[in-house]
Amino acid sequence: MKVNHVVEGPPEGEVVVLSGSIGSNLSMWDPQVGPLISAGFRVVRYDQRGHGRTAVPDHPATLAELGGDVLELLDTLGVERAHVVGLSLGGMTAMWLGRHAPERVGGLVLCCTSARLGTPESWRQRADDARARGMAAIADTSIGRWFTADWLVAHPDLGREYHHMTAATPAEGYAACCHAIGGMDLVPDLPEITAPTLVIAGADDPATPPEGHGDVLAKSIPGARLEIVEQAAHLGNVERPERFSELITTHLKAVR
Ligand SMILES: O=C(O)CCC(=O)CC(=O)O
Repeated sequence: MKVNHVVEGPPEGEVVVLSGSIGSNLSMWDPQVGPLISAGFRVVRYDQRGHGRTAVPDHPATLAELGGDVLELLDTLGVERAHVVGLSLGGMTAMWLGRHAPERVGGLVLCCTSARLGTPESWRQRADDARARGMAAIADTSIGRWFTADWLVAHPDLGREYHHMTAATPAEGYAACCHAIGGMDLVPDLPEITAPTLVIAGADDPATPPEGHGDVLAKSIPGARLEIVEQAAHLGNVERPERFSELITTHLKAVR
């Protein structure tokens, strides 16, 4: 799979891969690129398969395939080892990499994510909705999980931009990644992850709340630490950009 990506930052910097959520594209990481480059990192961000400018697969995706896309991208770029920062589906991809390709992973930052989310049936239903009702309807619902109501009132233009991001995602690409989440159970893998890991959860995240999601990761991954960010829903890196960037860069500077 040819993965659409952008590389920015000093060529000699340690590489940080940014992996995004379902219904997003690589621009969801705009707030973190400047701070990471200022901290000396080389930033690689990419579109998940079926999202943004990465092609829609002809079959339902698995987490192993999403992780494999990152490994292939690192091979293409000639990068042996990278830090991986992922949010939601991106965090799941990051955990898969930490478990199955530990030699390729430096530090991990797992944002607003989970080791087991919903049921296969609930994700099948979401995929069916995407196909039947269209992506604008999916965006109408997900925007209320991505951001708090107060933030949406204060940032109407950004709210529209992120709504458009999901609405513009191909329904089949979205459905393919619903299958990856529905088929995922990373719980048994967590104790096997050896990368130094920071878990960040949004206090107001209705999709992957700290309780039962971020706290499980932090308890089960050896040595992991949990930070809960106030006034942040699911796309906490956009709603609280300075705090997320500070936590991410501080962790990655400490482990490099
Ligand atoms: O964002 C993800 O990758 C999964 C969680 C989710 O579906 C949140 C949403 O878009 O409503």
